[in-house]
Parts: sequence; C-alpha cells; structure tokens
Amino acid sequence: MVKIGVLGAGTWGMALARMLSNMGYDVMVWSALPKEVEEYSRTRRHPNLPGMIIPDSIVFTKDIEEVCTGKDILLFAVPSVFVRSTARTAAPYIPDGQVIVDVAKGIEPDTLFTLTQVIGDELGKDGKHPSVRLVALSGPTHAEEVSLDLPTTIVASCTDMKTAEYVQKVFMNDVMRVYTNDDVLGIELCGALKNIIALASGIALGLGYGDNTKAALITRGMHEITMLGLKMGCKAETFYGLAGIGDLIVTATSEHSRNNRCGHLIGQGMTPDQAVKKVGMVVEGINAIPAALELEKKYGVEMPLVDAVDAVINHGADPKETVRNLMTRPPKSEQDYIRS
Ligand SMILES: NC(=O)C1=CN([C@@H]2O[C@H](COP(=O)(O)OP(=O)(O)OC[C@H]3O[C@@H](n4cnc5c(N)ncnc54)[C@H](O)[C@@H]3O)[C@@H](O)[C@H]2O)C=CC1
Ligand SMILES: O=C(CO)COP(=O)(O)O
Repeated sequence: MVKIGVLGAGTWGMALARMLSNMGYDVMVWSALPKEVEEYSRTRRHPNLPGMIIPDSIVFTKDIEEVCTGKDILLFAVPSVFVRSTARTAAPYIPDGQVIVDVAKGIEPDTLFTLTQVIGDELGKDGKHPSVRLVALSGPTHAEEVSLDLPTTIVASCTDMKTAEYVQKVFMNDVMRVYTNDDVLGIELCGALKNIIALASGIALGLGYGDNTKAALITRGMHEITMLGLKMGCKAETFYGLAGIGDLIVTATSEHSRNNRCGHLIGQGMTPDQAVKKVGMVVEGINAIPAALELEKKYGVEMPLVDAVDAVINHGADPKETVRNLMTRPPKSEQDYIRS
C-alpha cells in the first residue's frame, strides 16, 4: 500500500489527505500545532471544510520524525512562509531519494526561490540528500471542492518525468485528473503570481466593477505572468495550461478563493490587515508581492497589475484611484510581447 505523509493540516492538506485516504492509501498527517492534532483526530472535522468528514483511517501526529519515516511520498502542504522551517525541521528524518510533493504556492522573498527550490535548498545543506525528488503539484484546485469529490484537474511537475508520472499515477482517480509537465519553474511561478491577480479581481468586485473588468484583469494578469516567465526561461505552454490560466481563472472568480475574498473585502473598504484576519486562512497573494516586485525589476518586465496591487496593499493607495491610473496609462499594443 502507498504510504503518504502530509505535512500541514490546513484546508488543502486535509482535503488531499481525505482524497488519498479514500483511494486506499495509508495516510498520516502532521501539524505543527498540537491543538489541531488533538482536535481533528477527536472530532474528525475541519473548521474550514464543514462538509468534510475526516476518514477514521487518517492518523494524526505532532511528531515530524514519525510523519517522515517510511513514506513513499511526503506532501508539503504548509503555507509558503512555513515551508523552509518545516523542511529544516524535517530534513534529518527524510531519507535520500524521497519523493517530495509541494502543494503550497509562493516565492520566498529574499532568495526568490520557488517552494520546491526552498525545500531542495534546506535538504541540500547536510549533504545527505543528493537524490531527493521534488515535484510541484499545482492547478485549479480549491480544497472546498476537492473535499466534496467535485471533478478537478491538476499538474504534477518534475524535471524527472518518471517521478512526475509516478505522482500522476498515485494521485489520479475518477474525480482528480492529473497531467504531467517538466517545467517546474513555470508551474510554480504561475501558482504564486496568480494569487496577486486574484487579489486585484477581488478588489474590483468590492468596488462594484463587473465582469468586463474581471476578464481584463485575468487576461492582462496572465500576460504579465507569461512575460516574466518567458524571460525566466519557462515554457509558453505552461502559461496557457491548467496551472497557468486554469488556476488564475478559478482563483480570480471563485467564491472559495482566499485571495479573491480578501481583495473583495479590501475593495469594500477594509484595510488589508482587517481583510486577512476576516478570511482566517493564508492569503498567499500578499506574501508573494515582495518577490514579484523583485522579479519584475530583475528581469525588466512591466507588471502594472502587480504594481497596482502592491500600491493598494502595502502603500495605502485608494483602490478606485489606482484603477483610474491603470486605465489612463499611455495607449499600447496588445502584441508587445510578440515583438519583444
Ligand atoms: N486551500 C486551497 O484550496 C489551496 C491551497 N493551496 C496552497 O496550499 C498552501 C496551504 O494553504 P491552506 O491549506 O489553504 O492554508 P491554511 O491557512 O488552511 O493552513 C494553515 C495551516 O498551516 C499550518 N501551520 C500553522 N503554523 C505553522 C507553522 N508554524 N509551521 C508549519 N505549519 C504551520 C497548520 O496546520 C494550519 O492549519 C498555500 O500555499 C496555498 O496557496 C494550493 C491549492 C489549493
Ligand atoms: O490555489 C488555489 C486554488 O487553485 C487556492 O487559491 P486561494 O488561496 O486564493 O484560495
């Protein structure tokens, strides 16, 4: 039987743990928060996934050594800010050659590393993990829907296609269709940056703007992400795939999206701090802004929507005024990236 260790008991970690357990796998979930371990093993309920029952077969632990020992796959499902510390604590217990699947979405601000790079960096420090296999699993996949078995697609991305295919085989079932992809950087870039555009989409909704605005934000947002990705050497097809435009569409339009909801509250007048508190779960778009700004500068790409979200979130800019500024920029061609 496939043995899977899930690190992180947030909504995404738990929705995947349930799915994998229902597929007949042996699933253990670790949380850094002892009260989650106690509560979820007792109630078999997750407060942010009210429609989900946690299968009795899922074992919870607060012992990171236990979750890392003897597993075929380790799934990193902690918010991006905890990926490095979790990898550092887990490193002594992770065997070389381990398949590690990251489902968190973000870019580390100081290093500009994607999250599989962060894990690889931490595991590389002791010289004992030369062959660890790192996979990014990403796509349009709200936990709220996966926890109810609604049909969902996702991409398993690894530079080693055999490992990507292994993860595809393990995760694939009749409600989760898994594709493979070898452009790990492109996949992770899309996952992190779409959250910023989803904030913009939420803000527009909060301002009372309509579907035209939303379509513009999604299209021009994808354009910004694609321009940056191409400059960074990623593959064009990644950006119009499931983890690219697919994930941007779902995050910018879904009522489940934490980023979209946070933006909505800000557009309605809350401060970013108040909005994050009200959402009550991680809002990765806010965490991704510093790295996005650095990448924009480093690769010389124009990212006006990212700049606009930064202005509203971090510099107190008035959302309505910010939209007016975007609309009244000098005219330009839609084909600029084809020419450059
Ligand atoms: N929720 C979703 O639908 C999806 C989320 N993701 C990504 O998965 C990641 C996790 O998201 P969610 O599960 O929604 O977040 P969440 O806000 O539900 O997760 C919070 C969890 O983080 C863990 N945690 C708290 N403090 C910690 C610490 N000091 N060290 C380690 N872990 C700690 C706890 O288990 C806590 O329940 C994010 O990067 C998100 O972008 C990706 C796809 C779908
Ligand atoms: O990445 C996600 C869906 O694919 C989750 O997005 P939110 O964090 O905005 O809910």
